[in-house]
Amino acid sequence: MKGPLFYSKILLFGEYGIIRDSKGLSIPYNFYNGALKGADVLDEASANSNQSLKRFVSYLENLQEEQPDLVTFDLATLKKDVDNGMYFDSSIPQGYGVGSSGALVAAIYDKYANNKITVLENLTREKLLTLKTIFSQMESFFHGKSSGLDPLNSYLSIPILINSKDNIEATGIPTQSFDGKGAVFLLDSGIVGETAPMVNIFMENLKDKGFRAMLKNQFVKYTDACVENFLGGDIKSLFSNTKKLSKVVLNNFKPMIPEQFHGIWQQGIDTNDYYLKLCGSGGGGYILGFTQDLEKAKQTLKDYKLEVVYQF
Ligand SMILES: Nc1ncnc2c1ncn2[C@@H]1O[C@H](COP(=O)(O)OP(=O)(O)OP(=O)(O)O)[C@@H](O)[C@H]1O
Ligand SMILES: C[C@@](O)(CCO)CC(=O)[O-]
Repeated sequence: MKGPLFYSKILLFGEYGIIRDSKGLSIPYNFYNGALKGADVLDEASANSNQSLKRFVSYLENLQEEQPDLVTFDLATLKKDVDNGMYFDSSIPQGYGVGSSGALVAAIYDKYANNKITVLENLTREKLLTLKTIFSQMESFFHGKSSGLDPLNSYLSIPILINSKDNIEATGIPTQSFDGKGAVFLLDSGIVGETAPMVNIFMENLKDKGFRAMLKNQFVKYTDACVENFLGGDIKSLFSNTKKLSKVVLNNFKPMIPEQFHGIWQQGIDTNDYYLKLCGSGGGGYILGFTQDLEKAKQTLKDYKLEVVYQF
């Protein structure tokens, strides 16, 4: 047996801000994917995945007992499949900010949830919020508090615009221009990050009045502007605001940027060859880059692995 594919995602803008009601924009990233698969004999990676699924099943059992009105699953079949060696066969790197646990949650919901909301029906704002709430509860198993956005993105396979916490919508993004020079790229930090400790640092920082003011007057302001510029196709303003965002992040989110990247982060701002920002919670995994001249950025960053995810 092999189930349908579920894709990774990229939160282009909105990391941390969406916890404080900024806008956010999340797009599917089809380069990586995963699917539930059955096997009689498991190699080490699939055996690990199978063990992880076993623990997840116990969690879902609890969840369903505690919140039967939220979601229920065909637990008998799910348990039988996991006992028979089912695992999540996935190329999505873990702890890289591209939603490996989100894709897994989406795949389990798709296959085992009772009365599920399907992608084929008319997805009203209400249904989207219900799905997000279910996914948030399911994904919390993997990294503490989850907004549910990653699984939602993976499940629907369409860009999602977050206007505020309770106001999300499916959206379209401007079509890519493959002969353009501008690009959004991922830069591999080579370090595995962890979401929960980074979010804890952020929550701790929020106790500081100065940090809250910076967040509101700069970080959220530039994040919101970037989302609007990106969706509106205003590339000139987009780069201007991404530069401001890049600076604010370097000055105020240092723990989320691995130390050895502080130098090239600043270099991008100084040369205007590219601007770096966090990809998800940071602390390792991928770093997101924006450039108006991909060849130039590649040249300056020749010691690093870049993956292009969108072209202007
Ligand atoms: N193929 C898989 N099989 C089983 N469990 C998996 C698989 N892929 C991911 N997971 C689970 O998801 C966890 C990683 O989720 P985590 O939320 O920490 O990172 P992420 O989803 O890759 O990144 P982010 O949430 O920042 O986008 C793993 O520790 C594991 O429990
Ligand atoms: C850091 C964060 O804002 C995004 C992580 O992808 C956490 C969240 O909103 O779930």
